[in-house]
Amino acid sequence: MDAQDVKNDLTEVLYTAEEIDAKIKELAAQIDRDYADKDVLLVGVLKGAVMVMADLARAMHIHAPMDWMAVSSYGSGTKSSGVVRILKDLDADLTGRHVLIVEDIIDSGLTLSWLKANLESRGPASVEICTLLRKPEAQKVEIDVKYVGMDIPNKFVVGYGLDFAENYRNLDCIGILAPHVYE
Ligand SMILES: O=P(O)(O)OC[C@H]1O[C@H](OP(=O)(O)OP(=O)(O)O)[C@H](O)[C@@H]1O
Ligand code: HPA
Ligand SMILES: [Mg+2]
Repeated sequence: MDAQDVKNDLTEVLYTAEEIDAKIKELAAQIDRDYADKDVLLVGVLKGAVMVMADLARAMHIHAPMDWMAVSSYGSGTKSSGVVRILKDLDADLTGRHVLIVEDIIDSGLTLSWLKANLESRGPASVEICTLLRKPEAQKVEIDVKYVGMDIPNKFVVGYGLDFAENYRNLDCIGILAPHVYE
Protein backbone atom coordinates (compact mmCIF):
# COMPACT_ATOMS: atom_id res chain seq x y z
CA MET A 1 0.00 0.00 0.00
CA ASP A 2 1.64 3.27 -1.02
CA ALA A 3 1.26 6.63 0.70
CA GLN A 4 -1.50 7.71 -1.69
CA ASP A 5 -3.62 4.58 -1.13
CA VAL A 6 -7.07 5.56 0.11
CA LYS A 7 -7.06 2.41 2.26
CA ASN A 8 -4.77 4.42 4.55
CA ASP A 9 -7.89 6.34 5.65
CA LEU A 10 -9.44 3.20 7.17
CA THR A 11 -8.95 2.32 10.83
CA GLU A 12 -10.03 -1.24 10.13
CA VAL A 13 -11.02 -3.42 7.17
CA LEU A 14 -14.28 -5.13 8.10
CA TYR A 15 -14.68 -7.24 4.96
CA THR A 16 -12.17 -8.02 2.26
CA ALA A 17 -13.13 -8.23 -1.42
CA GLU A 18 -13.09 -12.03 -1.12
CA GLU A 19 -15.41 -12.02 1.89
CA ILE A 20 -17.82 -9.67 0.15
CA ASP A 21 -17.79 -11.88 -2.94
CA ALA A 22 -18.63 -14.99 -0.90
CA LYS A 23 -21.50 -13.23 0.85
CA ILE A 24 -22.93 -11.85 -2.41
CA LYS A 25 -22.89 -15.36 -3.91
CA GLU A 26 -24.79 -16.70 -0.87
CA LEU A 27 -27.44 -14.00 -1.22
CA ALA A 28 -27.73 -14.63 -4.97
CA ALA A 29 -28.26 -18.36 -4.42
CA GLN A 30 -31.03 -17.65 -1.90
CA ILE A 31 -32.69 -15.19 -4.27
CA ASP A 32 -32.42 -17.65 -7.20
CA ARG A 33 -34.25 -20.24 -5.11
CA ASP A 34 -36.93 -17.90 -3.78
CA TYR A 35 -37.76 -16.43 -7.19
CA ALA A 36 -37.37 -19.63 -9.23
CA ASP A 37 -41.08 -19.63 -10.13
CA LYS A 38 -41.70 -15.87 -10.45
CA ASP A 39 -40.18 -12.94 -12.34
CA VAL A 40 -38.19 -10.57 -10.17
CA LEU A 41 -37.34 -6.93 -10.88
CA LEU A 42 -34.21 -5.72 -9.11
CA VAL A 43 -34.45 -2.10 -8.00
CA GLY A 44 -31.07 -0.61 -7.18
CA VAL A 45 -30.77 2.47 -5.05
CA LEU A 46 -28.18 4.83 -6.52
CA LYS A 47 -25.45 5.41 -5.97
CA GLY A 48 -24.41 3.24 -3.03
CA ALA A 49 -25.94 0.02 -4.34
CA VAL A 50 -24.16 0.04 -7.69
CA MET A 51 -21.46 -2.45 -6.69
CA VAL A 52 -23.87 -4.75 -4.83
CA MET A 53 -26.28 -4.71 -7.78
CA ALA A 54 -23.58 -5.39 -10.37
CA ASP A 55 -22.13 -8.33 -8.46
CA LEU A 56 -25.43 -9.72 -7.15
CA ALA A 57 -27.06 -9.71 -10.59
CA ARG A 58 -24.07 -11.43 -12.14
CA ALA A 59 -24.08 -14.09 -9.40
CA MET A 60 -27.76 -14.88 -10.08
CA HIS A 61 -28.80 -17.54 -12.56
CA ILE A 62 -32.40 -16.48 -13.17
CA HIS A 63 -33.53 -13.47 -15.23
CA ALA A 64 -32.68 -10.31 -13.31
CA PRO A 65 -33.88 -7.15 -15.02
CA MET A 66 -32.61 -4.04 -13.27
CA ASP A 67 -34.06 -0.61 -12.69
CA TRP A 68 -32.66 2.26 -10.69
CA MET A 69 -33.83 4.90 -8.32
CA ALA A 70 -31.82 7.69 -6.80
CA VAL A 71 -32.84 8.99 -3.40
CA SER A 72 -30.75 10.94 -1.00
CA SER A 73 -30.96 11.44 2.73
CA TYR A 74 -27.30 11.91 3.63
CA GLY A 75 -26.05 14.71 1.42
CA SER A 76 -22.35 15.09 2.12
CA GLY A 77 -22.46 14.35 5.86
CA THR A 78 -22.24 11.19 7.97
CA LYS A 79 -25.71 11.41 9.57
CA SER A 80 -29.07 10.79 7.91
CA SER A 81 -31.18 13.91 7.61
CA GLY A 82 -34.32 11.75 7.70
CA VAL A 83 -35.70 13.69 4.76
CA VAL A 84 -35.73 11.46 1.69
CA ARG A 85 -35.80 13.04 -1.75
CA ILE A 86 -36.32 11.27 -5.08
CA LEU A 87 -33.52 12.40 -7.37
CA LYS A 88 -34.35 9.89 -10.12
CA ASP A 89 -37.46 7.75 -10.34
CA LEU A 90 -37.86 4.25 -11.83
CA ASP A 91 -38.50 3.73 -15.54
CA ALA A 92 -40.55 0.58 -14.87
CA ASP A 93 -44.23 0.32 -14.02
CA LEU A 94 -44.39 -1.87 -10.89
CA THR A 95 -48.00 -3.02 -11.29
CA GLY A 96 -48.18 -6.75 -10.56
CA ARG A 97 -44.41 -7.17 -10.37
CA HIS A 98 -42.23 -8.87 -7.78
CA VAL A 99 -39.82 -6.15 -6.71
CA LEU A 100 -36.56 -6.73 -4.88
CA ILE A 101 -34.91 -3.55 -3.60
CA VAL A 102 -31.13 -3.86 -3.62
CA GLU A 103 -29.24 -1.71 -1.12
CA ASP A 104 -25.72 -1.36 0.21
CA ILE A 105 -26.65 -0.48 3.79
CA ILE A 106 -29.46 -0.04 6.28
CA ASP A 107 -28.23 2.48 8.84
CA SER A 108 -31.08 4.42 10.52
CA GLY A 109 -33.47 2.57 8.21
CA LEU A 110 -35.17 5.84 7.28
CA THR A 111 -34.32 5.61 3.57
CA LEU A 112 -35.59 2.07 3.11
CA SER A 113 -38.70 2.32 5.23
CA TRP A 114 -39.71 5.33 3.16
CA LEU A 115 -38.73 3.68 -0.12
CA LYS A 116 -40.48 0.38 0.63
CA ALA A 117 -43.73 2.20 1.41
CA ASN A 118 -43.33 4.32 -1.71
CA LEU A 119 -42.87 1.27 -3.97
CA GLU A 120 -45.66 -0.66 -2.22
CA SER A 121 -48.06 2.15 -3.12
CA ARG A 122 -47.45 1.47 -6.85
CA GLY A 123 -49.41 -1.80 -6.98
CA PRO A 124 -46.60 -4.41 -7.10
CA ALA A 125 -47.22 -8.13 -6.41
CA SER A 126 -44.53 -8.00 -3.69
CA VAL A 127 -41.70 -5.83 -2.40
CA GLU A 128 -38.73 -7.38 -0.59
CA ILE A 129 -35.37 -5.95 0.44
CA CYS A 130 -31.83 -7.22 -0.02
CA THR A 131 -29.11 -5.28 1.77
CA LEU A 132 -25.46 -6.15 2.01
CA LEU A 133 -24.95 -4.39 5.35
CA ARG A 134 -27.12 -3.49 8.32
CA LYS A 135 -26.32 -1.57 11.51
CA PRO A 136 -28.71 -2.99 14.13
CA GLU A 137 -27.64 -0.47 16.82
CA ALA A 138 -28.32 2.50 14.57
CA GLN A 139 -31.72 1.48 13.26
CA LYS A 140 -34.50 3.89 14.20
CA VAL A 141 -37.39 2.18 12.44
CA GLU A 142 -38.42 -1.47 12.12
CA ILE A 143 -38.12 -2.81 8.57
CA ASP A 144 -38.87 -6.29 7.36
CA VAL A 145 -35.71 -7.25 5.45
CA LYS A 146 -35.62 -10.61 3.73
CA TYR A 147 -31.95 -10.74 2.72
CA VAL A 148 -29.11 -9.35 4.86
CA GLY A 149 -25.44 -9.89 4.10
CA MET A 150 -23.89 -8.87 7.40
CA ASP A 151 -24.66 -6.94 10.57
CA ILE A 152 -21.96 -4.40 11.37
CA PRO A 153 -21.08 -2.14 14.32
CA ASN A 154 -22.45 1.38 14.56
CA LYS A 155 -19.47 3.03 12.81
CA PHE A 156 -19.30 5.03 9.60
CA VAL A 157 -18.11 2.63 6.91
CA VAL A 158 -16.94 3.16 3.35
CA GLY A 159 -15.99 1.14 0.30
CA TYR A 160 -17.73 -1.17 -2.17
CA GLY A 161 -20.16 1.59 -3.16
CA LEU A 162 -20.36 3.31 0.23
CA ASP A 163 -19.03 6.85 0.21
CA PHE A 164 -17.97 9.71 2.35
CA ALA A 165 -18.54 12.93 0.35
CA GLU A 166 -18.54 10.82 -2.87
CA ASN A 167 -15.13 9.32 -2.20
CA TYR A 168 -14.14 5.74 -1.24
CA ARG A 169 -16.92 4.10 -3.31
CA ASN A 170 -14.25 2.43 -5.45
CA LEU A 171 -12.53 0.59 -2.59
CA ASP A 172 -12.87 -3.16 -3.17
CA CYS A 173 -13.17 -3.81 0.58
CA ILE A 174 -15.44 -2.35 3.27
CA GLY A 175 -13.82 -0.59 6.21
CA ILE A 176 -14.31 1.86 9.03
CA LEU A 177 -13.42 5.40 8.02
CA ALA A 178 -10.90 7.04 10.33
CA PRO A 179 -12.71 9.81 12.26
CA HIS A 180 -9.92 12.31 11.47
CA VAL A 181 -11.14 12.26 7.85
CA TYR A 182 -14.54 13.75 8.71
CA GLU A 183 -14.23 15.37 12.15
O1 LIG B 1 -30.69 3.68 6.66
P1 LIG B 1 -30.32 5.10 6.33
O2 LIG B 1 -29.85 5.83 7.57
O3 LIG B 1 -31.42 5.83 5.67
O4 LIG B 1 -29.05 5.10 5.37
C1 LIG B 1 -28.89 4.25 4.27
C2 LIG B 1 -28.86 4.99 2.97
O5 LIG B 1 -27.87 6.02 2.97
C3 LIG B 1 -26.95 5.84 1.88
O6 LIG B 1 -27.35 6.54 0.74
P2 LIG B 1 -27.08 8.12 0.52
O7 LIG B 1 -28.34 8.85 0.83
O8 LIG B 1 -25.85 8.52 1.24
O9 LIG B 1 -26.83 8.20 -1.02
P3 LIG B 1 -25.74 7.38 -1.90
O10 LIG B 1 -26.27 5.98 -2.04
O11 LIG B 1 -25.70 8.11 -3.20
O12 LIG B 1 -24.43 7.43 -1.16
C4 LIG B 1 -27.04 4.35 1.61
O13 LIG B 1 -26.64 4.04 0.30
C5 LIG B 1 -28.49 4.04 1.86
O14 LIG B 1 -29.27 4.29 0.73
O1 HPA C 1 -21.89 4.04 7.34
C1 HPA C 1 -22.19 4.58 6.24
N1 HPA C 1 -21.23 4.87 5.30
C2 HPA C 1 -21.51 5.46 4.12
N2 HPA C 1 -22.74 5.81 3.76
C3 HPA C 1 -23.72 5.56 4.63
N3 HPA C 1 -25.03 5.81 4.51
C4 HPA C 1 -25.61 5.39 5.63
N4 HPA C 1 -24.71 4.86 6.49
C5 HPA C 1 -23.50 4.95 5.87
MG1 LIG D 1 -23.95 7.85 0.68
